[in-house]
Amino acid sequence: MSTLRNNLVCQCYLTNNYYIEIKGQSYHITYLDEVHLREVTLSKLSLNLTEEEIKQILNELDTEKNRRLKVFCSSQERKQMILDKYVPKLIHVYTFKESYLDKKFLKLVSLCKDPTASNEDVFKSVEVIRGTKDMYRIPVFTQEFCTDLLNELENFKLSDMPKGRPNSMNHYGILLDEVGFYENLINPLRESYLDPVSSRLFFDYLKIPDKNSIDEQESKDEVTNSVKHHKYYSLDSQKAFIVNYKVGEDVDLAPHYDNSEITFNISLDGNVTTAATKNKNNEEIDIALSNFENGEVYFELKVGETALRYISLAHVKGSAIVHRGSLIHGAHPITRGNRSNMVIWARCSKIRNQKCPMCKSMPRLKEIPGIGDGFSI
Ligand SMILES: O=C(O)CCC(=O)C(=O)O
Ligand SMILES: [Fe+2]
Repeated sequence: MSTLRNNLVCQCYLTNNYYIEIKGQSYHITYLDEVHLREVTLSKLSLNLTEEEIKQILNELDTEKNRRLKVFCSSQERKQMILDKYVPKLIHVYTFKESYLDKKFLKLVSLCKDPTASNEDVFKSVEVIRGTKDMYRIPVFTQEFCTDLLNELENFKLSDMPKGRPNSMNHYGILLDEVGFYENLINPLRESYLDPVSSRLFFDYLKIPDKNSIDEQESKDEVTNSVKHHKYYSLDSQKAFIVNYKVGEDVDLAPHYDNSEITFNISLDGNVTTAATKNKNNEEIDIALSNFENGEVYFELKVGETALRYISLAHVKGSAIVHRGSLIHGAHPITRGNRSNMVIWARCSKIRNQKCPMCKSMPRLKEIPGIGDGFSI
């Protein structure tokens, strides 16, 4: 039986998916070396760049390459330092409790774990995003938990602790592993709640095919204990982080796909709260209270073979937009305020062992001194 190894990445990590902006346009490119950049990548883009502009691009790519080379060691060092020195303000948010979860979510989880419930029963009880077959909006956290978590994250941000970046497009997020959220919060949430729900909502994608040659014992091991009515590949690890957008800092996110099989993008401060107030005639009116304006997440969906369609979704506090990581998506700019989301890139080692989600090929595995990308051998 293969086991999850915490320290494996695909070698494409060092060469693929470099995010750069050239003349106001964003690109994800492969960076091997200067010659390849000049002769292959830039010549394909036909951008008519000056020598100075090319030097500037090379400089940015080398900085990012160096960050990637060092990132695993530095992440472990930061985690240790935070563990030793950081004083949390709200310690309870680090330990999972069911009371953090929205009652509707708890009901959904029970339904998903119920062997007598059909997949149709499950689909009837969730919001499927209009015009899609497998994108959902699901309430996950209570409003109180979101507020407490944001409060604690703000305390961390204001501290003098070292901070890593979730990825090269994002400068102000927080890596939840480094701050100590995995062991008692994110892991139990994924294992006992997100995994059984995904096994139903992404049934076709995660199910173990009948003709699969895996022997009986191995397939038993891959099924979580919680759902016994059908066999599926479980989500056995994650990369979880906070994204933050603010006018004057990062305001949007360029189109990309995730290094995940299934992504849970949970809003911690979306546009839902209303408050009663009085207008100038002393009449009670409801106003929407929101931390930010605009900033929807958008998705590029294929229609037929070639046509594309875009959908934009507003974030709702406590609710997750749940989607396949391979979908191209991004975030529209916010025009006022501040928005924070918890993003969980849930990973399924059995699926990614066959095809790395970043280079879309058989992974070329490499050991690293730190937390890897959810492969197993
Ligand atoms: O901000 C959002 O809603 C999207 C975040 C996202 O796609 C990501 O971090 O991978
Ligand atoms: Fe994403």
